[in-house]
Amino acid sequence: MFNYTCLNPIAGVGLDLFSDDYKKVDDLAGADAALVRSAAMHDLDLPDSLLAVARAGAGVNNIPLDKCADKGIVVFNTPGANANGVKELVFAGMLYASRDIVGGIDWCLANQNDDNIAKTAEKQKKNFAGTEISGKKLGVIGLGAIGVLVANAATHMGMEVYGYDPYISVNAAWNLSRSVKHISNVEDIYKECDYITIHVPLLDSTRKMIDANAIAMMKPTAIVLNFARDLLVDEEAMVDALAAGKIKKYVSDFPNTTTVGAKGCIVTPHLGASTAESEDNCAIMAVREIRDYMENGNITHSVNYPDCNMGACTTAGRVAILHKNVKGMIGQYTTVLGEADINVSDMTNKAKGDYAYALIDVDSQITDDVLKKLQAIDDVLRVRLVK
Ligand SMILES: NC(=O)C1=CN([C@@H]2O[C@H](COP(=O)(O)OP(=O)(O)OC[C@H]3O[C@@H](n4cnc5c(N)ncnc54)[C@H](O)[C@@H]3O)[C@@H](O)[C@H]2O)C=CC1
Ligand SMILES: O=C(O)C(=O)COP(=O)(O)O
Repeated sequence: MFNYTCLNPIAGVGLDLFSDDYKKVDDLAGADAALVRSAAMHDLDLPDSLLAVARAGAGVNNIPLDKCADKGIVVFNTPGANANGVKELVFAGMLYASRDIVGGIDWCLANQNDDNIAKTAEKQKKNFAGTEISGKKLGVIGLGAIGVLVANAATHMGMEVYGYDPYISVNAAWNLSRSVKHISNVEDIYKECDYITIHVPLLDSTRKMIDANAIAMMKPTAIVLNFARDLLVDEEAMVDALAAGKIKKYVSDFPNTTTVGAKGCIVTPHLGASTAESEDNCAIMAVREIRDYMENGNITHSVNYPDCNMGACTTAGRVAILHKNVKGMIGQYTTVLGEADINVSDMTNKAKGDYAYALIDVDSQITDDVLKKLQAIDDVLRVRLVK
């Protein structure tokens, strides 16, 4: 029996995939698994019971990844599951920034009691006119799940698309339209594009990536879209540039006191992934990842441990060991098992950065004593008897 908790509301179609062996609990304390969206986990006490956290979404900057790894907690996310939801809102953002759609709607509401509104509107509409996106240059920074969808769709909207991602995955590169122009110096995007959209994760290396220097290179007509994270942009510099007319608009999905209400800012309340489809996709993927990890020890789409899959265990037992990525670990495990007269029938060990994971299938029952000996080995973070 496993206990799971939801730190944010998670779509029922996903939670329904938990079998009767899973019980939903209210508190993190005592939970084996946690599902989360954007709730901040950095200051939470992580109980010893917690084996896995699944972020039903992409960004994991709300989760203390290293702290989790050190405690033997595997953190998952759901790559691509909400990408289309974000892509569609990016286009809405481009259109809102190009034509005064909001101003026009507000005008209609303000004039709803005017019996002559149809006629007045024809006179007033010039105040809300704008420009088209077709034929304009779009720079996409970050060509992952979302960036590729945005870039490809923009080519179909008649845009000239520039793409920048020095770490692009092979899969993303395969999916990218060949009409997208490969940019190797991001400054070319800042200098030349009419629309600039950023789709990178928030990391130490990307924090304030769009800084005052980058903004200073942009055209006075440039429109910047940020559906990734507010901290990727030096928003003080952005607001100053907008006020001085040095760029045209900043569209952000992350409200804060710097941008909301500032001249030239169009801000939405983190709506990118808030569609029924994205919420369902994320919840389904997150629950599947948790179940496979709990029941089989398999790891898929982890952000702090390596992916590792040995299918379902068909032997007498399976032990899972989360450990530091240092030499000599496997030899110590097989020595402990050998001394206990336990034969290893299959095993795998995978590493990712400072952390590693071993799955070991054995031909006879593993006793508590053997588990204790494995746990006592230096640099072992967690030992779990999966079967
Ligand atoms: N507004 C919203 O509701 C949502 C926001 N997001 C945000 O969007 C981000 C991206 O999401 P996905 O595309 O799904 O992630 P992803 O992991 O598929 O793609 C991220 C891409 O950024 C690239 N990248 C990393 N550092 C870079 C750098 N310095 N310069 C250029 N490219 C760089 C990576 O190589 C990767 O291709 C998430 O990390 C999250 O912060 C994601 C989903 C919903
Ligand atoms: O997946 C992401 O990174 C998001 O920003 C979406 O966040 P949410 O699940 O809507 O709280």
